[in-house]
Amino acid sequence: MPGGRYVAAVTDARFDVAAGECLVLVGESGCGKSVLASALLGLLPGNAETAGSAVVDGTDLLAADERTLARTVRGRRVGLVPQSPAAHLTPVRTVRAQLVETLRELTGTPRAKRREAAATAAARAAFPADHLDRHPHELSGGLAQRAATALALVGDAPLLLADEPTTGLDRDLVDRTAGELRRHADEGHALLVITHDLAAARRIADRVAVMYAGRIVEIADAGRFFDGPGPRHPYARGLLAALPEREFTPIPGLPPELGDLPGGCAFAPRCARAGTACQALPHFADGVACHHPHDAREDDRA
Ligand SMILES: Nc1ncnc2c1ncn2[C@@H]1O[C@H](COP(=O)(O)OP(=O)(O)OP(=O)(O)O)[C@@H](O)[C@H]1O
Ligand code: NI
Repeated sequence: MPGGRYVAAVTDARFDVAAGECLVLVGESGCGKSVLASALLGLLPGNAETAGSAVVDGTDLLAADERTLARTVRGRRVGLVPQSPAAHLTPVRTVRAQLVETLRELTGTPRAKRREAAATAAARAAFPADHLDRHPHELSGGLAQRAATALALVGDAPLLLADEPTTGLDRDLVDRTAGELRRHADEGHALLVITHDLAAARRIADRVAVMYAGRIVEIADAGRFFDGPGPRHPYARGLLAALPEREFTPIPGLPPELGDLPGGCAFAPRCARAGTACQALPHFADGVACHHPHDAREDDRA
């Protein structure tokens, strides 16, 4: 950070995603979701530090050098639908040209078949065929999003990271994109989806990971999270209770600055259940990092 400030944007993130499974990562803006995705692809700025390991198909993404990442990881082992697609598209080339180029780089599609394959890839992401010859600046945000999704699907990578893949889309397209991502998982790919949209999360998730202030505070089975007894972490319960179709009650207060975290549980200042135990950092155990999680069987919704 400028001025030598140090921010721990993501700490102790531990999770796995199996082939054929969709893990959805949720949490308020600024909690570290995109930093986590960028770290997996070696896309953090040069002054960022990472520690630990992230293994896909036997390659540790955090230990890999730039050459390995560029040649064997990005697009091939890990596909990315970036949060700001416009910034990741090449401005001077049409969507079709970028799809054809990516097909050439990542697949064995023979030259004569690439045009057709580009159209197929576009259709999978609901990108309209009559816009294929446009340049990125001629696309709306939603279309740029779909172009980026089409590009991310081309390499058929075993792990797909989708960072806010439905932002800027109207409800119809949200449903369509969610359906396509779910199908991608059902075909045997591992899928990590980052989203604010809990309704979309409910449609596609097998499991839900909840992030708060740079830490994963709960990982739960999606059925239990959305429809069963509900999440166990008070923050996760608060996220659900804030939904218009539920209590529509926002969580009081604001998330902390990551550069200025309180000691102990970072959620304690906003938590109705907080007590003296919360002055110590809760360890992640049995799917939750909280000193007084809701019981899985308890049905009070406080
Ligand atoms: N390039 C950067 N330089 C310095 N700090 C950064 C940088 N990128 C992110 N951060 C810090 O990391 C934190 C997490 O950012 P991140 O983009 O991962 O949040 P997010 O959870 O993806 O939010 P959103 O939902 O708004 O996309 C930010 O609050 C900021 O403090
Ligand atoms: Ni983000």
